[in-house]
Amino acid sequence: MDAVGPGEADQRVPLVRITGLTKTLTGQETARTVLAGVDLTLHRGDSVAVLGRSGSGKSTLLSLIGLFDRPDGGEYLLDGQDVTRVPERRAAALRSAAFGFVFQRFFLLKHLTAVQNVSMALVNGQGWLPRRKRRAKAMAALELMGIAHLAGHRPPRLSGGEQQRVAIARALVREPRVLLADEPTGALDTETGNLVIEALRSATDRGCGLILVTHDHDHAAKMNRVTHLVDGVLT
Ligand SMILES: Nc1ncnc2c1ncn2[C@@H]1O[C@H](COP(=O)(O)OP(=O)(O)OP(=O)(O)O)[C@@H](O)[C@H]1O
Repeated sequence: MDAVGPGEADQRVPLVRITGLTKTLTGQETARTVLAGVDLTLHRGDSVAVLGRSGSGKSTLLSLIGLFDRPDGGEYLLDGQDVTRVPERRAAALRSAAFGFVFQRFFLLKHLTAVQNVSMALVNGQGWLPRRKRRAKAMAALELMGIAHLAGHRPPRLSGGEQQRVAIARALVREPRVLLADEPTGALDTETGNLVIEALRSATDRGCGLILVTHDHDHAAKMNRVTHLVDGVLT
């Protein structure tokens, strides 16, 4: 297999290296070139904020980085591997092995406890893990998010910020190389949002790369780098 596990990774190779990425969206009345030559490099432990007005293409960019879609042009290297035109089967495997996703909505299963929601992410992963091991990993991820004491609570009993931290723990439990967060604080008040940003940032201490799409300039400023998506280009 050509998959590169975190242990074998060459530390000097960027996690993400994108050059001249272009994407024109069709399907609506008029086709729209949303990305017109995006360059972005993300290293291990690095964090980048992407700011941009509504409709500027931030989500489109994340969907290309997360391999939900492919670009029309340019080049995308993931951990040194060319994934620009990767077939869907391989893309699906990489999505679950290499990426963690966090969205504005938490998408937690409300009849499961916090720790069960996080453990679920390990059920369909590569390699089978016994239940006890899954639970231990899930507890460690909740601990990292500072909410291990809420492990037995179901989402309806948790605040928005706590639910989002469960969702981040769920994204982290598979030890992704890159965490992609699309407006993760969009549904939260400022103070709770700050806690969530801090939790996301702490994930980079362990070598994970983080790309944060946000409208909040204060949250963006907490990342190592702040970029702006304007006229299809990242500056
Ligand atoms: N199928 C399509 N055909 C043509 N244009 C599209 C299509 N899908 C989306 N678009 C347009 O592409 C642009 C980029 O959308 P995208 O969701 O990536 O922006 P965004 O920066 O994430 O916006 P927001 O901050 O509001 O979430 C938008 O103007 C959208 O209307």
